[in-house]
Amino acid sequence: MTGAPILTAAQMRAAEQAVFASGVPDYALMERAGAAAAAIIWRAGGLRDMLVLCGPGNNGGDGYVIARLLRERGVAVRVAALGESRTPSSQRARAEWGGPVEDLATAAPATQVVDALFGTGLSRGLDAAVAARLGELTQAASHSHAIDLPSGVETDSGALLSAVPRFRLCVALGALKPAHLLYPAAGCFDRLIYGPIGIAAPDQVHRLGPPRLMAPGVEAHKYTRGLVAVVGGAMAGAARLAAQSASSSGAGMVRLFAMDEAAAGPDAIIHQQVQTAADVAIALDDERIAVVLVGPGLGRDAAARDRLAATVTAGHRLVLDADALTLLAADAIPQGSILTPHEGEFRRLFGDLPGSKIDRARVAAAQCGAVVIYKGADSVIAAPDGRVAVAAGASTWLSTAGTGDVLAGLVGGRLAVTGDPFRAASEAVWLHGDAARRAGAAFVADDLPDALPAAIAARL
Ligand SMILES: NC(=O)C1=CN([C@@H]2O[C@H](COP(=O)(O)OP(=O)(O)OC[C@H]3O[C@@H](n4cnc5c(N)ncnc54)[C@H](O)[C@@H]3O)[C@@H](O)[C@H]2O)[C@@H](O)CC1
Ligand SMILES: [K+]
Repeated sequence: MTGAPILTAAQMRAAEQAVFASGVPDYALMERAGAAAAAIIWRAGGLRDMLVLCGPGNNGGDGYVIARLLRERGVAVRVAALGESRTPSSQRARAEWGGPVEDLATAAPATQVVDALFGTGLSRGLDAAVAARLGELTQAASHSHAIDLPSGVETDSGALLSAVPRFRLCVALGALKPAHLLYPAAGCFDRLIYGPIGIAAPDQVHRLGPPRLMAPGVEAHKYTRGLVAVVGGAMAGAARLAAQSASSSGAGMVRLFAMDEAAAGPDAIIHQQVQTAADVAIALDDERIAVVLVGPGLGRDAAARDRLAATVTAGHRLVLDADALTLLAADAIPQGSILTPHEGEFRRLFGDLPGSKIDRARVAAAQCGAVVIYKGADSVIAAPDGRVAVAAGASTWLSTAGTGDVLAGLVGGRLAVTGDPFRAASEAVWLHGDAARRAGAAFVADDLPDALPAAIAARL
């Protein structure tokens, strides 16, 4: 489940310092980085003629190493620089290149362009003329490669500090950075390839990787596999969708406590009509219940508030979604819950927290003692103990009504199966993304539960 580690610019510098402290000379690390990137670019672009754009820092240094190594492979390489090289390693890399260095302002385009202007050291947006040149030369190339990061993106937040063109490929050196996964920066390249350079990286924050799931054991029965209760409300469809998703998530049983009469749907879901808060309390007075999901279709009126209060009071493990996130205050969230807020719900619950989406999710999780799935094209899953998983590249077709209800049901189901909120949240986000990929294009939320068994089977 743990994917590649994600390091901030400061953590990256610390990891590099640790390598230097172990006896590796500065320039040797730059050679490693340049060699890793050159090998990746070679596979992508082969012998096509190339222009390498080199900035003043170590990102530019990587560029000179790449230029030299690909020239050795027979590529017709030209180099254009933005000023002098300012670090000892990049000065040495430029000297080892030894070939002509053109001016970035006047260099002619090539079939391949390598952006080695700025990486993790970017401190402000590119000057307008430089950003425009980068844009022109990138658009003119059929093969465009960004070294470490596209120049102009802020490493830790994924914000664009100046106009950034779209690259075919981004080579992440040593570790992923937040900007590789967080939007808008994550939208500045088609493909991301990780180039290891032999640094030791902490993996408290990592890219969401494929989970390892388990088939039920021989002694399993419906209650040991987890009973999920879904408390519905005024909008019947949302809770039904969540219940349907929970029932295809691997859980043993799903009970839907809804205000409407039983509607057509999978007969495996036990449907019980529940009207008042007192009815909810009675329905949830069942110690076989592993997890209660509340929020999808709950409503926001006084009756909904009462149903929610009765649900919280019942004392089961909670998954809180949608209207529950609008009705509850952050300090009323029971510890050990899982929350699934989108941007608006997150801001309402936690206010305008500073930092990146990763930082905000982490602070929120620590504040309320719950696992937070901060949804979006770049969903961030944060645990109260500081662990974070960032899910990259979800299908954009997920931006349709009801997919949040499906995710909530899936989170409830996985929590009932595993009993571990961070693990359950991570598994659910992965399976949701994979179900969407399997559903293809222009699907509706109702299609996703049908795709879940195959997504689960692929991870056993
Ligand atoms: N330390 C090393 O030897 C290694 C460094 N690596 C590379 O080095 C990069 C980081 O290098 P640096 O820390 O030198 O940083 P950068 O090369 O990203 O840029 C820093 C330089 O650019 C200047 N600068 C920042 N923003 C600017 C702007 N908008 N306009 C004009 N100048 C600006 C800074 O004052 C500084 O001189 C990584 O992204 C990676 O590509 C990695 O290859 C690993 C090895
Ligand atoms: K770059």
